[in-house]
Amino acid sequence: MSTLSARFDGKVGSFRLNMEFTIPSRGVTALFGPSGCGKTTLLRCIAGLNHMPGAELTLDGEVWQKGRTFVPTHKRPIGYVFQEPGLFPHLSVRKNLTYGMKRAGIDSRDSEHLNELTALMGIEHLLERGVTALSGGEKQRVAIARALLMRPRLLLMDEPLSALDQDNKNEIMPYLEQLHSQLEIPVIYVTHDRREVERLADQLLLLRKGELIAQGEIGEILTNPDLPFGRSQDAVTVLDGRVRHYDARYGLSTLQIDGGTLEVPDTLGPTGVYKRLRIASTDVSLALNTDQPSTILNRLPAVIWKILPTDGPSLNVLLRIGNMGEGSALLASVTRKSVESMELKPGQSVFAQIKGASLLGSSTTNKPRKHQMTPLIACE
Ligand SMILES: Nc1ncnc2c1ncn2[C@@H]1O[C@H](COP(=O)(O)OP(=O)(O)OP(=O)(O)O)[C@@H](O)[C@H]1O
Repeated sequence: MSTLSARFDGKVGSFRLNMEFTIPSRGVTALFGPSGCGKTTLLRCIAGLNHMPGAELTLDGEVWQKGRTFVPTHKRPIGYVFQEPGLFPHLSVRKNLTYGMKRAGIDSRDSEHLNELTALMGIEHLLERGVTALSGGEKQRVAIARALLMRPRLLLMDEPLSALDQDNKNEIMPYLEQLHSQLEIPVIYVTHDRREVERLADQLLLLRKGELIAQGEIGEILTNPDLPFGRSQDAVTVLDGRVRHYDARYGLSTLQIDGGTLEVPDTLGPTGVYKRLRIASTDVSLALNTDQPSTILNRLPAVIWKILPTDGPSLNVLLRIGNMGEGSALLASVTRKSVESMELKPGQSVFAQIKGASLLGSSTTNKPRKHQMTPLIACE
């Protein structure tokens, strides 16, 4: 299992990068931040395409850069997927795939490996086609398979969806969603699209002006009261839930989340797997009791942790699910008038009424790591 540790403190041209981080041995780590914050520069430094003197980089203890050591790009076991797929237009899909294998000294007759990856990316039926006849999404799936055929120990993806239209993005997304559960290597995924982060990332590195301003599990970062996500009018909570039960009569799956259970409309799927849920803060309302019947299925006990101003007219109430607030964080968008009339305050027990919890995509996610609990202490 390979863990990437990096320390970059220096300049690439006139642009300064200053950050230190470690990313876990598997799962998708998104590099997220506004245009020009240094995402691509960082990725290129990790790949060895940019050489920043003084930087340190190791993969699973193997030094790629430190002091005088600088392992050149072609000797780093990485797969790199760019915005443009960069396939050879005169070759078939199969030849595009095996060409790279041969160059890397990998036996291109290793059909088992080829079959595995073409199945993972859903391109088996395209192997004999010329690449010019493929859709943008299909081309990018070929490019990902080509990168993985090299048996990389680290996969770098630089905005792989940015050149695609919405239809092609929708088509490729389920294949990308498999990456965190199927690959046993770390994936670093550059994007400035929050929806991609919500669907694909396990961890997030948040960049601004060449610096790392936050790092953590996706669920934690999106609800962190000190970061812009949690204070946004269109804030979102992402939860990974374990499927416990499927009720065929109503077409509802019961998912176990940290601190409670949720029922969501879903198709029949295996129990025990983890699925990712997206809950918009505007789909969560608060009640002081559950005396009245409601059409809202999901009414969970929760404790108010903080009440946050937003960039809009409403407030975001940051909750912890569970009678004692022992579960996951959840954001609810509430008007100032309701906060005043219900006298909502930190530490108070409430019920979170979740109107819409949508499953993100079709695939399963990794078992989430238990979030570090922040105690319910003196809140503002
Ligand atoms: N070789 C270089 N020499 C000088 N400046 C550079 C070099 N490469 C990148 N830059 C500058 O560094 C900054 C960071 O660029 P970078 O492409 O890494 O940002 P980004 O976050 O990936 O942006 P985007 O989301 O728009 O792709 C920019 O101001 C860019 O102009």
